[in-house]
Amino acid sequence: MRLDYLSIFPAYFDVLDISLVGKAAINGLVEIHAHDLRDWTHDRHRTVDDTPCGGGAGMVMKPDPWGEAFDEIIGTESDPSVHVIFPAPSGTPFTQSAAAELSSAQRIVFCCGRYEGIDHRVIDYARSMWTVHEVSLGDYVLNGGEVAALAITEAVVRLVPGFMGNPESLAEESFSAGQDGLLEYPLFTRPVSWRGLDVPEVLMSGHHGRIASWRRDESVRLTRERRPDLTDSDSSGIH
Ligand SMILES: N#Cc1ccccc1Cn1ccc2ccc(-c3cc(N)[nH]n3)cc21
Repeated sequence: MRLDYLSIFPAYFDVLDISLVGKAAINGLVEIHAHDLRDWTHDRHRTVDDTPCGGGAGMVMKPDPWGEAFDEIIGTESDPSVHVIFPAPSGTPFTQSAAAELSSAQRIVFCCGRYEGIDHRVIDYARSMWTVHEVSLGDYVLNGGEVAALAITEAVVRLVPGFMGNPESLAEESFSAGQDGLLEYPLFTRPVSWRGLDVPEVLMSGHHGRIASWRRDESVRLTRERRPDLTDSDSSGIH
């Protein structure tokens, strides 16, 4: 899997060299390439923004540098196997199933906007050439797309076959298909008693049936408390 990042702050992605994603890069599972969008400007000030047509606050990212960067980084041929991701507050909420789908992609290009966003023609052009995803991390506004790109990268790469030492652990996580759309149950380890707080006795009983039942009950309780929106979905084990 090749991952490209287009941003006016490419140093944001240096962190990928020290994280587990960096390990995947060393193992050859992923290739990481960060690019400075200003490298595709031609004026002295390396300008990437301009005032919004129709007026309004803030600045909008000009289309020209994006188009030239696309030509060089992706090419000028249409290829639906290339996934181009535009993080945006107006995007579709990013989910674990979206991460799972992207984990089989061979090429992902993250377009990290700044200011008030990117000229919409850039997204329209990308849609005419590649598979585009406009995604939101959640109902809050970041200053740009870089943090979202890092979060999406981690969610996707950890699902790439061969990345996780113990792939079975993925099946028990919140939001994974194996959890019936339920939140993960509380976890405990040694010591059994810590600052007057004890591990639930059932977990020390060695009775696998009771443990499984306790864990499911806890998942159902937590999901009902914290994510009632998940309890109505068809995938959840509770209705
Ligand atoms: N767009 C926009 C915008 C609109 C108003 C105010 C500030 C911004 C900043 N911004 C510029 C690029 C960009 C990319 C992604 C997010 C983003 C994603 C999630 N889930 N929250 N925020 C924000 C981004």
